[in-house]
Amino acid sequence: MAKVYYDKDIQEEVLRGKKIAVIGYGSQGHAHSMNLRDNGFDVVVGLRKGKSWEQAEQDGFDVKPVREASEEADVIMVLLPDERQTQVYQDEIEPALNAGKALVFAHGFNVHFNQIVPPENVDVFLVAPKGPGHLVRRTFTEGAGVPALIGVFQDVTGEAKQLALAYSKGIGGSRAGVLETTFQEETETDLFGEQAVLCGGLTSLIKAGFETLTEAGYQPEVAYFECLHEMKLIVDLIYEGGLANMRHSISDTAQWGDFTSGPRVVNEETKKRMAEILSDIQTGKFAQGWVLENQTNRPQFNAINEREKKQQIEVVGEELRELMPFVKKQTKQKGVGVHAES
Ligand SMILES: NC(=O)C1=CN([C@@H]2O[C@H](COP(=O)(O)OP(=O)(O)OC[C@H]3O[C@@H](n4cnc5c(N)ncnc54)[C@H](OP(=O)(O)O)[C@@H]3O)[C@@H](O)[C@H]2O)C=CC1
Ligand SMILES: CC[C@](O)(C(C)=O)C(=O)O
Ligand SMILES: [Mg+2]
Ligand SMILES: [Mg+2]
Repeated sequence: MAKVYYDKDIQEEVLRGKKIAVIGYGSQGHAHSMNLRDNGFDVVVGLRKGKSWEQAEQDGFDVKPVREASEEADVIMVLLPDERQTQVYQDEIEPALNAGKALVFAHGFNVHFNQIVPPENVDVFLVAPKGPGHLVRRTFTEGAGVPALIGVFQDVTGEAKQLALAYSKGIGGSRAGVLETTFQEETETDLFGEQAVLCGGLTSLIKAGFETLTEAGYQPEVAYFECLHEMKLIVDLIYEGGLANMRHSISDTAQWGDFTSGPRVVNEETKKRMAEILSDIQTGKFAQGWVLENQTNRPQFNAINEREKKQQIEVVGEELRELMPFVKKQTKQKGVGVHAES
């Protein structure tokens, strides 16, 4: 089994006394800043003037323009949206990269696909939480954590790996487990996971189930409970004890249907499509398309996003969740309030 690092395996002293600039205060940014501060680390938040700036100040942080924060920091964690990183890096971070500093990412996209080429005299590593930023914060406040991957791209100080481990402990990652990887492995597996399984695969599965039921004349509310709401309850059981734990809790009728019908939906054909998706990621085709989409102001992204918000499953879900006060919307849309504490 691969080496998994936990709190007890990590000496965080290597990061103590160093100033950490967290650049960006969105999903990951607010979580890293707050968790590191709660663990006694010295954090400055780097931003442009705007909503996040106001929020970070309201949360009690020392907030500075990206260039200034980067200049005064020893460790610079880049938590801007991937598609914005290259420009901000070139204009404001790179000029502040004195020899011996550490440049850190939570996802390897820009370094792996050569959008950002760091100078040779700085440490470059990643600390990539395997979960959404809001959960990085929420689980931390509950005494738990989200697992993380670390990877060293460049080690000029001889301390890069120790710094990565210390940072991962600072954000609560090593409460759950930290694995060592490379920028290539993190980038390719993360993109594959979010596209084929966690986000793309899951939303497509939920929508296809909901549409199959409503198109056959069943009530949308019933279809919503069946295909979306119950998904979390089922996944919680899998999360807690694997597939067998979920199968232990469901009826034998459901388990028989699981065994016999599941592979009719997700099968060898699906795996072929998954392999194509993985290949597009590995060859850089996906990355090229995403970079181009952003260079042309996201015509497809915006059109699909608007269409998706109007889907019946979203409309009926909003109504039903209003009637379930225990289903709290803890992670608001990006922008103001994005950092609501749970
Ligand atoms: N979201 C997640 O849970 C995960 C993300 N990651 C990685 O973490 C990194 C950050 O992603 P994520 O947290 O989703 O990002 P967000 O989209 O949530 O970050 C937005 C933040 O960046 C700021 N920002 C945007 N443009 C600029 C700019 N030009 N100058 C200064 N600040 C700017 C925004 O400020 P403003 O309010 O001014 O717009 C806001 O604070 C990415 O590399 C991503 O792949 C890794 C694991 C999971
Ligand atoms: C699953 C999506 C993710 O990779 C994540 C939260 O881990 C992301 O890029 O946001
Ligand atoms: Mg991910
Ligand atoms: Mg990702």
